[in-house]
Amino acid sequence: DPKYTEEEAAKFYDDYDAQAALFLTKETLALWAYDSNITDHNLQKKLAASAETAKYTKESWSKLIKFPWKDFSDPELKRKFKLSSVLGNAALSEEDYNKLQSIVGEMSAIYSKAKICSYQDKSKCDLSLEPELTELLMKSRDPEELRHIWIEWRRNSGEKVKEQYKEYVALSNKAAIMNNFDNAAALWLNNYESDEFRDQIGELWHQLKPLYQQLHAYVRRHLRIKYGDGVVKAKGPIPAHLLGNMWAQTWGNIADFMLPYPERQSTDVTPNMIKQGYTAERMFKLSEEFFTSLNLSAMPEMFWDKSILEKPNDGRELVCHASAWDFYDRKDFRIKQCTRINQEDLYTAHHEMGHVQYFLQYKHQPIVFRTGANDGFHEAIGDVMSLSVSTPKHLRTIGLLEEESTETDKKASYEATINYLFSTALDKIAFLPFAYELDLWRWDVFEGKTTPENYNCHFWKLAHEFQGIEPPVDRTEEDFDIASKYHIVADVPYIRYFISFVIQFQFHKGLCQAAGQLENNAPLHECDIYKSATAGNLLGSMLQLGASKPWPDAMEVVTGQRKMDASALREYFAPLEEWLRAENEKTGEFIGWDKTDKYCVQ
Ligand SMILES: C=C(C[SeH])C(=O)N1CCC[C@H]1C(=O)O
Ligand SMILES: [Zn+2]
Repeated sequence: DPKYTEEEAAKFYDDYDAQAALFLTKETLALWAYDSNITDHNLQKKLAASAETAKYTKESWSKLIKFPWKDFSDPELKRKFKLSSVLGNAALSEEDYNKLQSIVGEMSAIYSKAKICSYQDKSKCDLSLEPELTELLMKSRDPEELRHIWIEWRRNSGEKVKEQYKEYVALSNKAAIMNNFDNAAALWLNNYESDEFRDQIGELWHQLKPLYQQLHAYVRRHLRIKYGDGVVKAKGPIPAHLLGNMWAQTWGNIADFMLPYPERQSTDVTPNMIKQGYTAERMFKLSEEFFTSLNLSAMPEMFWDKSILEKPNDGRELVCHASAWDFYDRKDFRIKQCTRINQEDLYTAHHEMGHVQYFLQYKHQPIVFRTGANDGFHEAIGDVMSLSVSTPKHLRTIGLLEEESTETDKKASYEATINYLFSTALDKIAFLPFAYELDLWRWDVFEGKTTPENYNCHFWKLAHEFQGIEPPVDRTEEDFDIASKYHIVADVPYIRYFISFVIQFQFHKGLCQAAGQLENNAPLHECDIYKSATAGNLLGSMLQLGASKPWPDAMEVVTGQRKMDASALREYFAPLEEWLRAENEKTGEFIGWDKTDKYCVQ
């Protein structure tokens, strides 16, 4: 081949990047059209657009890899070629690629369209996951109703996609091998650019498990008090349907009957949101104002015109799972969320706005760098904002929580703090084993350690080992419970959320320091970076990098650290951890869980 100069390589790459953007815009618009209106017609158009992009990407890739990019001296040009040298699923033949895309599209459609019959009224069979089943799991305290919903949702979602899932695994592995990886697990983990990454995740879980076990023991005690020994065993795993969430992944919705200090004011802002006539748009405007208070970007006008912030009531079927969208034209950015007026959705709105803020901050980058420093970064940004917004002090500032005279009374203030940390731990700590086990299962499946004959029982083995939960009824291999979760059917990796829930506390601590919120030993859990342009500018300088630098360089900008580290999370929850240990000691609670008496029949 002719000896290419780096200048020629740079020119070639810029032309490729500009052309790739046009294909990506077209594909993303077709994907949006399908996800916001699930019809066969829109599926065919999505598949056609994806095929075109894949074809162009593959053609360009075969030219890109001919450049001697490993010898380039310009680090940024070298990184552009390095990241672009991994083709991903587009490496498949057109036929296989189209097959994989249509399997994922159909599994997502089955999931998004699934409906079940009401527990009370067997003739009412139009209950969707959002909002009906989500709200029932949030509010119902009837274990039989919860059990019905738990079983019926799985029968109408996961169980229906088991055949397609096997083919999804085979095609995903075929693509990975064509990218010179051993299997899809290795391709997915390539995003983190570190061979020891899985070990680092395991070490983080090892550090955090004791705190999880303390929380688990306390929650199990109060579930046993509420539902009786017949439903919740003193030393057993917790029945999964009682935890306020369809997948038992966050437990914040059952805080109300187990607060450490019940006589203290609840920090659930849902009643005040409803009383003050909050709308979905106002929730997103509130989040936007938090970002602009940090001297970060407001949403472009087009965002408000084109986003879908409430479930349409025109009878169409759509993917309600919340998502943020970058259309790669540096102008069009959207959120699609079937928002309900409650606290959980207020923080989800902040989560999604964090994605859009990242899009806005790195929009000047070439396509290949318009993504998170690693996938965990993208999931963390919005949650970092919520760590400030959810403080009782901030909620009072924005009028979502009544003033309280705890400032003067030290005891009352301590009790209010423990309640706040407890509610936050029900979302942040309870989530960790769930987020870990989802990709532990998929890595085992991609690596062939778990075969279709024990897909379901392997999942329940992991859920028992890591979450200390059990199904409300015996399971079999006819069931396919893990696929009752969006990310499994939608081909979205999940370890990114485990990473996010650890690093978001590192980012929070770095920004709090920058905002001067940690002077005189002020506790991390009271920090609110609101209106700190210093903190915002620091965060912005990390976000603007996108993926143009390896993620340790990006992390170092905000935290001064180059590794994931659970210390900030432990520091944040330290007062609660101490309280839980003392409380479980006092009540003689058994820490951990013994085997389940629910069978998973192979
Ligand atoms: C809100 C989103 C869209 Se990226 C989401 O999927 N999340 C946010 C936190 C965990 C995970 C989930 O819902 O399972
Ligand atoms: Zn997200």
